[in-house]
Amino acid sequence: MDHAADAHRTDLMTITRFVLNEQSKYPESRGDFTILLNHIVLGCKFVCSSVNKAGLAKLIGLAGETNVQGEEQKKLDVLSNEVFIKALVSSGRTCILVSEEDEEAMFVERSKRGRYCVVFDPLDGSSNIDCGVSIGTIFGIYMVKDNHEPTLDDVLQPGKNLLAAGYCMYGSSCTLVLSTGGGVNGFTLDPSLGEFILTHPDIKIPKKGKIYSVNEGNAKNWDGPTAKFVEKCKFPNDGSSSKSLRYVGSMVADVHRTLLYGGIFLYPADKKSPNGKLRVLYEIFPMSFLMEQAGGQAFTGKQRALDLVPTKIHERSPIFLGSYDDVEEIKALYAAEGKKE
Ligand SMILES: O=P(O)(O)OC[C@H]1O[C@](O)(COP(=O)(O)O)[C@@H](O)[C@@H]1O
Ligand SMILES: [Mg+2]
Ligand SMILES: [Mg+2]
Repeated sequence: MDHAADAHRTDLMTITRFVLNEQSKYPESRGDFTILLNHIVLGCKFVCSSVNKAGLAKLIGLAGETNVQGEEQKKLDVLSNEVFIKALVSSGRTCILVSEEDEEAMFVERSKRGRYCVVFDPLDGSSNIDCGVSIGTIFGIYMVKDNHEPTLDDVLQPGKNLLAAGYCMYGSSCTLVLSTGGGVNGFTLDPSLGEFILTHPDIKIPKKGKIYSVNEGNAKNWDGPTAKFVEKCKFPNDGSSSKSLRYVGSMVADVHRTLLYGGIFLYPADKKSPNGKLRVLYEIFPMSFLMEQAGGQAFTGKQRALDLVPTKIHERSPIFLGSYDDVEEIKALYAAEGKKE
């Protein structure tokens, strides 16, 4: 019997112990990051439980309407935003919060303030809520380095400065994928224990994949390199097999599949939306950070996604992310287009 393998199989690693282990690598750390992460995990558990009950909640009152007890039912994206704001502020470790749901950044009041800035999309894939398809939460964490009064510049930082990033997918299981800069790890919620357990240690994305993921309904408005790339996915001219198309329409689900199975996810620019659709701070940066940490790449059509410096909190950008070789291909097509101009 292989005792080492057996020990590994039976070693139940909870997300709390995992983060504590990570933190112990930094002797100067005071446990602040672990506390912040615990509050994010709490927010994910809360939203997961609300998502699971969403269909049933409709029996007693539609979202946004009044239920039989005369209570207002909150829409899931509004509720998720409130849950995360509460969880993050009550951690006592945050100073600036940027949420997809709020027009302005929120500066935490001085008495509850810490050193971390959290950017987040509390409920991603909201068009999929009503049909029970996987949705999620995306987050990224920056740190205010000096003890200065926090300003918007503390969050308008390139993605490469992120300290940590992750997402939680509310799907057939509840899965939290996290990187603190030393690789990517996935944890699955055991609902009976209420604990996230390490189930996907050290995730590495395959170097090349067999799947492409894009909203092809926008094809008539794509630019040359995107159109050529997708055409090549379907009709390869180098002897390779054609790729399969998979598109959920929830970034979290599409990126999760890409991370585990390989391939490419793209939300490109088009004539109608020259900056694409997805938001830099709380959609593109966290997912690009995870992709690079897993050995993949993330590209905007012009540059490495994590080098972008956002000038406003809800800025958008085109994005191509996934397996290293697949992203190399789209980079080559944009480079060739650049030479023609
Ligand atoms: O419906 P489209 O245009 O394909 O857009 C899908 C994209 O929009 C999003 O739903 C936007 O996220 P929100 O639901 O947080 O607004 C992404 O999750 C997804 O990748
Ligand atoms: Mg989103
Ligand atoms: Mg959202």
